[in-house]
Amino acid sequence: MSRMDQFLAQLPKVELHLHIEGTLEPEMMFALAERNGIALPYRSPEALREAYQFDNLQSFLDLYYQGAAVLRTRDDFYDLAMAYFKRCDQEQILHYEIMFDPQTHLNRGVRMNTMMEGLVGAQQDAQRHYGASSNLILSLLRHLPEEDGIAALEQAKPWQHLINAIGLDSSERGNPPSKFKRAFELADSYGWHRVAHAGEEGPADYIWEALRDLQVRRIDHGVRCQEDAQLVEYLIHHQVPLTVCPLSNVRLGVYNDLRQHNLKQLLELGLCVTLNSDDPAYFGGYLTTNMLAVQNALKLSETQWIQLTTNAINASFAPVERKMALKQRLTSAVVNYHLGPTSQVAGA
Ligand code: HPA
Ligand SMILES: [Zn+2]
Repeated sequence: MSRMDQFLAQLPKVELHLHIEGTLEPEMMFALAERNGIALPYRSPEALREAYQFDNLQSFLDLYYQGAAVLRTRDDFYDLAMAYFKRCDQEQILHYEIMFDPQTHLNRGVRMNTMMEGLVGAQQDAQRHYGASSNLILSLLRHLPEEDGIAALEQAKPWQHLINAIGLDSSERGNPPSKFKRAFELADSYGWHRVAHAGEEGPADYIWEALRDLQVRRIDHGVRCQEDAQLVEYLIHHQVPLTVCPLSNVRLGVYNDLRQHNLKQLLELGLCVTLNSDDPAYFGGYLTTNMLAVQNALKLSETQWIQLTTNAINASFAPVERKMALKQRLTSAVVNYHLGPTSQVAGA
């Protein structure tokens, strides 16, 4: 490991764009399929992993929704989330905001209570065991009608205090943000924040729409913003956070190669860029792996890495005291790293 890689491994981290269904590793998919008596159309976890060759977003989504069908019980959701939280502890990810897609599960007979009990139970245990903080983002599937999304929101009403934000994901092209104006207004009445995927495969116009019609606080992905100079100006001026997911973009063909990715450019233009893993079980790695791959391809400075993490802390929906504590953890970790192992500053 190079010195820079060691620096990245030990750096305190925050993750803001993570689909919990996208952390379902093939081994766990097989274990849950067996536990629930479900047959999978693959011989082994290895055979499944070999099928993860995607041409675009839709070819990924087809496998991703198929895989999520093994999730049935409270314990399935708990075990899924807990495996990711444990991983976060190993990677110094101290705060995470995880999306889940209730419609994927409701539409095959899994109840909202089942999902929520599993996810919230795991969040509470992660806080207790690891001292980590987390938020839940209920994400609507944009390929389905708005009414279906509104029905899911109505089922989530009893849980509204344990959910932090509404999101929007799935097939972007042909499903513009404006389709979900009423659903986002309902989420607003629950007191939730608003985020949406936009400008991943879809055009820069969808980013404008998400800002204007859905009043989002963050844009998930957003890398296609550079197709509109005025939009870039707006994003810089208002410091709208972008949750960028480099390995996801390469795996889904948004960029052919990580060296062509615009993450560093966007950062240097002054946008509030954050780095995230999206669906790590499908795209070749968790947050640290994304960071190491970006470092290898784009060579960021230590200051730029600290900026990315600071951006993520600022862009998070954590309470202000937690944000201050996270910034302190970041500062002490950087200082300690430079002082070396013999003279540690307290709090790191
Ligand atoms: O990157 C994504 N884009 C859209 N929908 C998704 N659902 C999981 N990951 C994604
Ligand atoms: Zn995503």
